[in-house]
Amino acid sequence: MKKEKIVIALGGNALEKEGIPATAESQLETIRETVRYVVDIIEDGYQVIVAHGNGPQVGRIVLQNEGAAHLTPSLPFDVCGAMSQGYIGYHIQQGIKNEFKRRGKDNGVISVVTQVVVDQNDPGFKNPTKPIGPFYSEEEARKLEIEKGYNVVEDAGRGYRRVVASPKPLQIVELEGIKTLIDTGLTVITVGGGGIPVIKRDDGTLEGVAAVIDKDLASEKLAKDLDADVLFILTAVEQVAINFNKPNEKWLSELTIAEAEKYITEGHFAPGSMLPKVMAAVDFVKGRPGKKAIITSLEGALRALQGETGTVIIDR
Ligand SMILES: Nc1ncnc2c1ncn2[C@@H]1O[C@H](COP(=O)(O)OP(=O)(O)O)[C@@H](O)[C@H]1O
Ligand SMILES: NC(=O)OP(=O)(O)O
Repeated sequence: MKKEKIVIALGGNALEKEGIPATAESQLETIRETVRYVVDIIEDGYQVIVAHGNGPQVGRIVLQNEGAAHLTPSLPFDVCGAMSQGYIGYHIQQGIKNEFKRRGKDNGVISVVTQVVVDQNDPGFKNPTKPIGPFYSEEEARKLEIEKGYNVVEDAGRGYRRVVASPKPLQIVELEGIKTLIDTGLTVITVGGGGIPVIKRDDGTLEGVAAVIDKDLASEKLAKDLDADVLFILTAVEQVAINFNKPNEKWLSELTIAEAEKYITEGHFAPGSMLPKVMAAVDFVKGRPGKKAIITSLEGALRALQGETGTVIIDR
């Protein structure tokens, strides 16, 4: 039987744990745990393609650059995005390789530096929404607004964060190469951090831009382009809820397109967290019977594939 093809979008908690200093070592430690779930899925017979976020990481790389500007020229934002994609991809590919080794296997895994085309007139450039880097107090945030011209917003009661433009992903530049690598049997890590955002000039050449693409939306684009069977969005919660964090909170095992669209209009999904996930899931399955999007936790991943947990979004 043909293996089901799954695009896994790894959320922030798969890369970093809250409350622990955000070092490279702690990221690698967290990823060591994360990849066990990913390898379980591969060993269960699925063909897996891995995508991941980069908000905290790219924000920190930008800060490191700014802090060293008196010693060496700062790198532009798109390069910082590429660096975040590179080092997170490196950690995930090393983690997967080591996990296979631990299980006595030698499966191949590869990260692809991936550019994603966006529209230079995307409204996202005028309305920054993607939180990056660390959390700040209100006082620190106001200072950064004045001194560095950052856009800062309050993030779900957890503090203030810098926000940057988050245009929609339109085209995955390295798609054909990614398909070739998948066909060889490698586990491919791609569109990390939503992909490095680039615009296409009139002559067809590409140019990096200062933005961070939402990784759930980029993963959805990838899943569609690869004709994947499942878009698998792994985050910190086992299911999607309506009335989230309210006394009448209700966890959902299944969401139809009509229900999802109704709940989106009613404001059940927080922008910048659950909303892009549900939107990506809806876009992936809409008008495509047989395709499935699943939103669940890392721990619930394998059980969700067996229909035992998670929120499944289908078009019926
Ligand atoms: N309606 C909802 N149902 C479930 N979780 C929600 C909902 N609205 C907001 N959330 C929050 O969204 C979080 C996932 O978003 P986020 O942390 O941005 O994801 P990521 O895993 O991509 O980093 C969940 O852990 C939960 O705290
Ligand atoms: N690029 C992106 O969506 O990153 P986060 O998931 O870390 O926000």
